[in-house]
Amino acid sequence: MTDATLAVDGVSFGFGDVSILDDVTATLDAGHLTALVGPNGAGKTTALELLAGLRAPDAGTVTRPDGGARSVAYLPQSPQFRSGFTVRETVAFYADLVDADTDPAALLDRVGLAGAADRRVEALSGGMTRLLGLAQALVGDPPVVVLDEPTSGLDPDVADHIFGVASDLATDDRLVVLASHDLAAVEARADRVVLLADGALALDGAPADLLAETGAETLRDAFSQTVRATDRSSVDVRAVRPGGDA
Ligand SMILES: Nc1ncnc2c1ncn2[C@@H]1O[C@H](COP(=O)(O)OP(=O)(O)OP(=O)(O)O)[C@@H](O)[C@H]1O
Repeated sequence: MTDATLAVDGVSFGFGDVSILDDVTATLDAGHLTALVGPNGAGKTTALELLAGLRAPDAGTVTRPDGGARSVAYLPQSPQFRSGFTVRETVAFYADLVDADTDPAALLDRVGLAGAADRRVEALSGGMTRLLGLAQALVGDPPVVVLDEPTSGLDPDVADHIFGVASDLATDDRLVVLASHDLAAVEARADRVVLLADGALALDGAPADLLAETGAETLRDAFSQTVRATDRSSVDVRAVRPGGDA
């Protein structure tokens, strides 16, 4: 596998008149877990789809590494699996499609799902479904792994486990980028945080560096103060906060 680098150069994208990314340039490197954060509707899912090649930019380029059988794995927010199959059969099915050398048992072990290998997919909990999605995403050993809100709706322990797996996956020859609203987990686990607001990267750096840059005590606080200062399109949460000004 080659060194993984995912480069975005002058990328713009919009839905009709709504600009999602406006001339964004960034490079993501192997060995890093990058978390894409931002207000609802900022365009995190859209940005991940652009990174994964599921959408084409209106302008600019996205350069992905050459990963042989599969260069980018993408896990959507709500992964769907064909009912009737077991967990092991599901991973084996994808392995047959993508990379016959993949050992389903080893992949399930890697994400912590070995104990559920014989369970049918329709009997999985929400957390197990995400882990199966993660195992499926790793078939073919892709150098880029893109995860859209992999812990939304999960209990804190399962969420922490998934962040741990994602962090472990960001080895020397692989980069992992995920979208998340779980700012405590992001602050604890991510190597780099990118805050998308108003079509631009309003913050970009290691969690500790962003705290120093903003003067905030937590990433949560840095998020709020930056979004309030930069994002004109997000929900005005101050208007509905009890005791707020409005
Ligand atoms: N297919 C589409 N056609 C038109 N507009 C879209 C489409 N998909 C998304 N949008 C709009 O683009 C904006 C960005 O959506 P996106 O889902 O990327 O945001 P997000 O940051 O992932 O949001 P959330 O945090 O709520 O999941 C939103 O205003 C959304 O309504």
